[in-house]
Amino acid sequence: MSGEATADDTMRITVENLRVALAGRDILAGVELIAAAGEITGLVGPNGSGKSTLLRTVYRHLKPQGGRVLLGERDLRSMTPAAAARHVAALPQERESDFEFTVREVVAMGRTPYQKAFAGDSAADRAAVLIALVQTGVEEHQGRRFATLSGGERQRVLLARALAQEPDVLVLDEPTNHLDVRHQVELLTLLRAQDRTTLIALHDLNAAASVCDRLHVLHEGRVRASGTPREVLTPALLAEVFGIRAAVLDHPLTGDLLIAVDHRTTAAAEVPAVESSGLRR
Ligand SMILES: Nc1ncnc2c1ncn2[C@@H]1O[C@H](COP(=O)(O)OP(=O)(O)OP(=O)(O)O)[C@@H](O)[C@H]1O
Repeated sequence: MSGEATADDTMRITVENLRVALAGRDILAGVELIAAAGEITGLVGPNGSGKSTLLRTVYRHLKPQGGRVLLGERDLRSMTPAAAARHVAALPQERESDFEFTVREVVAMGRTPYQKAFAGDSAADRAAVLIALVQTGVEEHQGRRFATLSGGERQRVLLARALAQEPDVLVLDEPTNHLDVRHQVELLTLLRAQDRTTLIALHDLNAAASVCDRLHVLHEGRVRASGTPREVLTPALLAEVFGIRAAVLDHPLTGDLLIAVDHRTTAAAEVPAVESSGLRR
């Protein structure tokens, strides 16, 4: 074997013993996971379990107090920002994009890691931007100001920017937020069709079960379970981690795992409820 890295090496993300503290409190502790090359790896977990914190550490917005994030064999923090951005693109939950820019300009920002200062757009840049605009279905909006778009349209533009970056690894924090059901399905279909390593946080467990090759369940800053959706999303785990009652079925159309949540009773509510506060209807 030569010492040269294979494509798979540069497409795999390994999170090693990660510890992140914010405001003096450990938010993540001892987190270990792998996002394998070309697979879709999902993060699920209740509010505040640390999903965004983990993703922000992977795309280098946060510096860990301990542990490492490796791209292949290389610590991502040892790379320059531009070099890291040529490999890893993010769709963050919070959007800091400048609302004064047009859609096309926002998407074109994805090309910055490839451009020399003052060099302007190359033909490759223009092609990548156009492909991303078309893939995400926002081509028709390209002349509009980002600020004038709906929440769902903005979300798709930010995905287009990440795709225009032509990364090996896509890091997506709740990318289906604000999207209507059809656009959710289209986005997940687009992700499946990409030959990229994808690390994605999702609240919708059925979407996660359908699109993810592997899932990691975060609970209170630790990985509580890892495996295929079928291995991980059991009624017992859903009760323990999410506090919900759910039946786990096979989807009649796709054969995917289908989680039928009891929207009337939480798992905790099965034990005797706290005494009435005396409030009357
Ligand atoms: N800048 C910060 N300073 C202090 N605490 C923070 C900061 N950012 C996040 N936290 C805390 O870290 C914990 C994990 O937050 P995080 O956003 O990673 O969770 P999450 O799993 O993505 O949640 P959600 O599902 O609600 O998006 C929460 O308790 C949150 O309040």
